[in-house]
Amino acid sequence: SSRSKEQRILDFVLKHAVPGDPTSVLNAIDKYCSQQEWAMNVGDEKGLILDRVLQEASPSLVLELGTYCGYSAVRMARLLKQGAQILTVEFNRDNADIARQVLEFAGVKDKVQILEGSSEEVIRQLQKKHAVDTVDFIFIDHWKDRYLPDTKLMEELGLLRKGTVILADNVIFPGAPDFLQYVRSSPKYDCTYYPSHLEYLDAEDGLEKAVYKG
Ligand SMILES: CCCNc1ncnc2c1ncn2[C@@H]1O[C@H](/C=C/CNC(=O)c2cc(-c3ccc(F)cc3)cc(O)c2O)[C@@H](O)[C@H]1O
Ligand SMILES: [Mg+2]
Repeated sequence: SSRSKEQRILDFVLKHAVPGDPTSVLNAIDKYCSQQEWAMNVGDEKGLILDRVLQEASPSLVLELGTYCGYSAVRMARLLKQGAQILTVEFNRDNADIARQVLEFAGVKDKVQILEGSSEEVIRQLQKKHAVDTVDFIFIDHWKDRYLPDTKLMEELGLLRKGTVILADNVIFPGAPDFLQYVRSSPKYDCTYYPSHLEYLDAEDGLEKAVYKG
């Protein structure tokens, strides 16, 4: 059977990156996706913004919605402080399998747990099944029409605490207009927009940071 684009990305990482070196894995994926086949990784330009916002938050527990091939999970895991953890949610089995191999090759698998399932299901299970109290940092990068319902669900379940940082990819392209309108108009969030460009292209895109005020 023919290999998928995601399997070709993994093949390129296994061939061109250095085992145990997360930066070399990021560079390999960025090289492949900018020169051979475009893919929806957050990429190096928006990735630098993610790096800075994550380091400033210095989280103990990170939740990611939409693992895809694991690029942003590797990106965040390489910057975590000792003992911190990432829970990343992915409902496509094939993508989860690719991400597992990417994370293992990068040497960060002990910092990252891939939770297979839909974000709504997994979010509802975090407190009871995964012993989560509140989350410190959330990177949202899954289907764009799910940003708002999942954010509201996390509010309702008490998963956000004063100072929890939500960072959302693609708020311009493809866009998450209802999410943007909600967090920017809600008294519960302090919002900052970080202008950038769509991964590997010149189109405008950006990240929105929404800090929960408790
Ligand atoms: C029930 C659905 C919502 N819940 C979910 N729960 C768990 N995993 C979910 C998920 N939704 C999506 N996923 C997974 O996240 C990934 C999907 C991400 C969606 N991202 C995009 O559509 C996207 C799309 C673009 C894009 C930009 C320009 C363009 F021309 C075409 C596409 C750029 C990006 O940076 C993107 O992030 C997949 O691995 C999918 O299986
Ligand atoms: Mg994205």
